Amino acid sequence: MINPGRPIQSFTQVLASSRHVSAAAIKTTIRKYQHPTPTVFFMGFSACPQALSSAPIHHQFQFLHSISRGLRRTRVSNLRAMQQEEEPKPSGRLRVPHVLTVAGSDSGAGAGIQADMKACAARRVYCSTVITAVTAQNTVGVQGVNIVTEDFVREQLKSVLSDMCPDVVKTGMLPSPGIVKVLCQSLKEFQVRALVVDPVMVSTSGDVLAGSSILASFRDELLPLADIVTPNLREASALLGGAPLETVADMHSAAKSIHNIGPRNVLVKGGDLPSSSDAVDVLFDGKEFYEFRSARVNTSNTHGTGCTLASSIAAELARGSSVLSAIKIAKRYVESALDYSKDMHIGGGRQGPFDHLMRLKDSALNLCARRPFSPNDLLLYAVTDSRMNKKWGRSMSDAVKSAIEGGATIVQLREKDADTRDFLEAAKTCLAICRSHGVPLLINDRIDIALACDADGVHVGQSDMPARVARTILGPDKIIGVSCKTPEQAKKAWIDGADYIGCGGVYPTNTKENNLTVGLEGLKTVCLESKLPVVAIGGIGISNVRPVMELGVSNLKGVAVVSALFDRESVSTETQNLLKVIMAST
Ligand SMILES: Nc1ncnc2c1ncn2[C@@H]1O[C@H](COP(=O)(O)OP(=O)(O)OP(=O)(O)O)[C@@H](O)[C@H]1O
Ligand SMILES: Cc1ncc(CO)c(N)n1
Ligand SMILES: [Mg+2]
Repeated sequence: MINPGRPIQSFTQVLASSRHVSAAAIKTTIRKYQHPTPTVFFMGFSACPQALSSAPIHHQFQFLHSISRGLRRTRVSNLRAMQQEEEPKPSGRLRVPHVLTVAGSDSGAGAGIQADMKACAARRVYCSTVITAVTAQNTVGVQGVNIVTEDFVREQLKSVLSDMCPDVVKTGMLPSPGIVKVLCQSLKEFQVRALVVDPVMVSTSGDVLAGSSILASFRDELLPLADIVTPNLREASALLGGAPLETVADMHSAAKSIHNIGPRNVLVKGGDLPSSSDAVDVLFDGKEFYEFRSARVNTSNTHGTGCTLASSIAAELARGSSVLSAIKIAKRYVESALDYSKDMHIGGGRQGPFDHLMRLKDSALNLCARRPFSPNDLLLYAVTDSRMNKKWGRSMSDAVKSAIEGGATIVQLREKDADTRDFLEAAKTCLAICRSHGVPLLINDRIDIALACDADGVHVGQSDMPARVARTILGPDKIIGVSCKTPEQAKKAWIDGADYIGCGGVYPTNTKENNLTVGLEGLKTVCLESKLPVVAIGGIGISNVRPVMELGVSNLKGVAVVSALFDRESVSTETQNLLKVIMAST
């Protein structure tokens, strides 16, 4: 009857049928139940299943509790099988991968807890934290260390482990043998799928984060529990009694010797190997050696690479990767974050932090904050067209420049048949022009181009990327417009987080084939229902703009125009003239 390899659900059902208690009631009790379970119950009931149904109900709960922990005991090698066998999830709720980091705080936020959280966020894994020490630290060095008491480390561990069920625990700075002991006790009480140990001892600035008294605890208590340990050269040397490591061959033999201490895998990191032009790390898994090589990034912004590598390995393990592919992905991630951040400047010391999320330079390059979107920007909305530019022999950027000179208040690049590389280059040029005039630039449909040139936003049609997805990808500050012909589509655009809608075709047009004309009536209906500002589009020009602007609905903010500006000899003159009529009718 009892098979600890089966999901808890089955046990709940067994118990429910034998005790006439509802499965839901048992599950609720189990969830609330937080006391450590004496192993004796687990052992006793496993050995003698019959005892289960006759045992007092609170012992049965303890038993179930211990089994649910037992299920999580399985280590990395069983990770995949475990994931397939997981408990059925309550409908609509997703269990996300979760790493618990047990480490020190770095006030400069390049290493320690802060690096772990950023790395996990970048790798899309939830990260909880148990803080072992608070350091006063910057790019110059470590100015102070305040160690958290053993009792309070234990309390943090219990809070997280008893409730939030992290998949993987990653350790960083463990400043005292007492804290290592507390951690090992907690890990025995609350089992997790994998343990990643970064045996932090000395910061790159040379400051001691855990003294040599820690070595015995690492060797005797923590490393034997580890699925992978990730010493740098100095730490590997310290673990082995001080022999210097100077070559890749030395790293191989160190990995093998550390493996004898008890961890399942040893990754000796060679970030600080002076003789190597590559960044080489060496793994020994008890049988084979593996070398992970990448080009060495020429930068001094490497503070926290070790913490980041270890927490990204933990993140990949939590997502179900094997150890080998976890290391491969983690190393590639560190390399690309270093490369992205190589010319960043934070702090005056020797070793700066890097940007885990690879987004900071976007803000640095746009030093003057961009003005937020205003519905009034929609007044005269110029939409480019590659065929018209070709016909008149204009480049995209010349067309945009002339429209802005004529008074266009917002620009959209709608390039249906440009090559991606040419389009990106042209978009960058157009963006520089728009920025210098304070005019927002949007890209039609191509989210990738908008991201690559950091445009102000995108405009999407009903068969393009859904606005909700575009919003997730582009973030809260970009402008998103959606083409809508009906009140239902307008409502959906609002729910999806768009900023405005484009409604049309108002008049028949040749720019868009097979485009349904909604007419002025259709436009008015959509405007009255829309919670978003509206720009009218489709066949609008100097001769027919007045009835649109005089429709009398307050959220109709302007007109979007293609041919009336760009299928003309002088784009700037046409824009100027159209703007005059628009102004006269508002
Ligand atoms: N300049 C670099 N270019 C590319 N990869 C690097 C560079 N420096 C370090 N790495 C990689 O970063 C990871 C961390 O290695 P490193 O030896 O620097 O750890 P560490 O000394 O523990 O780091 P820290 O103490 O600064 O947090 C390894 O995968 C290493 O190969
Ligand atoms: C808190 C903390 N942990 C780890 C390191 C190692 O980089 C550091 N410098 N600071
Ligand atoms: Mg380190």
